[in-house]
Amino acid sequence: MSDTPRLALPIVLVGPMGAGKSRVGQRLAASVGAPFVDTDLRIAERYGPIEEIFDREGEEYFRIVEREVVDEALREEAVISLGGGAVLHDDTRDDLAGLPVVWLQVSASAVAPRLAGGTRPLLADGGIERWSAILEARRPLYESVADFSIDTSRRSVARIVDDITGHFGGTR
Ligand SMILES: Nc1ncnc2c1ncn2[C@@H]1O[C@H](COP(=O)(O)OP(=O)(O)OP(=O)(O)O)[C@@H](O)[C@H]1O
Ligand SMILES: O=C(O)C1=C[C@@H](O)[C@@H](O)[C@H](O)C1
Ligand SMILES: [Mg+2]
Repeated sequence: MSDTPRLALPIVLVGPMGAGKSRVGQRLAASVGAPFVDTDLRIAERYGPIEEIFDREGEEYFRIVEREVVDEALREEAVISLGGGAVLHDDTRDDLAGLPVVWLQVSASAVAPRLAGGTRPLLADGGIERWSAILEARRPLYESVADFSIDTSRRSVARIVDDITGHFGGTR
């Protein structure tokens, strides 16, 4: 018998840009020996860089493509990090109602340095004020899908992974 944490899969990470969904998701998957799916990466592999999709086709088209990829990913036995705006889609929120969902939270002051130098299209014209406005608009959506939330502002990725396995997991 080992003490590898065990999780019911899929398990889904949601939250605003820079909350750590990709970093934490990758580490969580490695820690439980599960595949990792980052829906933003899957979109980029299939359709090209996200900022180019926004530039060429606009946000509405991006959300259609994102929904397709999210629909597919949520059927996989994996740790799944969703894009920050995936919860905008009604069908995605319906799907999440039956799954374990972790909401990674972060304060504006803690996220600001994490976002520096990024290419996130929705922050191209607004920086941290825009990030805060987007979060406030989406807060009720994150709240409605989440089973568990963690403030990542002053918490290491390793601690966050332990929080998640402690809350949802057993050991094997
Ligand atoms: N708990 C943490 N403490 C400090 N830095 C962190 C933490 N989690 C993530 N980071 C850093 O913050 C940045 C953003 O993290 P990450 O890309 O995982 O966010 P995200 O939620 O996936 O964002 P997006 O929605 O834009 O994809 C990265 O540089 C990452 O290394
Ligand atoms: O919050 C958002 O709407 C986004 C977050 C990123 O993960 C990407 O999915 C994209 O940049 C849009
Ligand atoms: Mg990410």
